[in-house]
Amino acid sequence: MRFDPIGDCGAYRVYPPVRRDDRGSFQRTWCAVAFEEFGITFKAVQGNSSLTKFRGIVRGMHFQRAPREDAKVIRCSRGRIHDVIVDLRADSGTRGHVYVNELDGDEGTMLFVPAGFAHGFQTLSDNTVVEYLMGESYVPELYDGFRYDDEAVGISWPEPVRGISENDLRWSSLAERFPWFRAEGA
Ligand SMILES: Cc1cn([C@H]2C[C@H](O)[C@@H](COP(=O)(O)OP(=O)(O)O[C@H]3O[C@@H](C)C(=O)[C@@H](O)[C@H]3O)O2)c(=O)[nH]c1=O
Repeated sequence: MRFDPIGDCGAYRVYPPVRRDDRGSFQRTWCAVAFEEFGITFKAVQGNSSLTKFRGIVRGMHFQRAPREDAKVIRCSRGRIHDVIVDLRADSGTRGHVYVNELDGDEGTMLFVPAGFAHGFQTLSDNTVVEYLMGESYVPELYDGFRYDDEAVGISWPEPVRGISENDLRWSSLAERFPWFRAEGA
């Protein structure tokens, strides 16, 4: 497994080797030893999967609040996504920074995202499946987010936003909860 740093924020693009033969392919999608040897401490406690039926849909931006911030390993297993993470850690040298990555189900590239980031994505294909390993259990009372078009962050999405959930339209402004965001912007 190869780990390429995403900036210097502690997130990585992870490339599990794909073994191909006449039948198709084989890929390891999680390897505790490889992560440990590389120096990433991550213990998966939950696995999630979502199917998004249409291209252009946005899910996010989501995070879980303290004291149960969640690290994630994210993989697109069918279709393609434009993935966005935002560093929300107040004490981070890269706080407020936005990082984008394209993930393609044919390549199987994954992302490791440390605790304290917000995450969202836009689908670039119909019938897209995204799978996550989560470092924290889901705690509904701490589940939080901000709008995909929050002006304090200024995320630019590659395609017109064709759909988004009612919940994702209801998030309050990020700067209300993270005052340093208002001052610094993204
Ligand atoms: C995240 C989550 C949701 N749910 C429930 C809540 C709701 O009824 C239903 C769908 O939830 P959502 O609309 O939040 O699903 P979704 O928008 O796909 O949420 C996901 O978005 C991406 C961007 C992430 O980073 C993920 O961690 C997760 O937050 O599933 C769980 O039961 N367990 C969970 O762990």
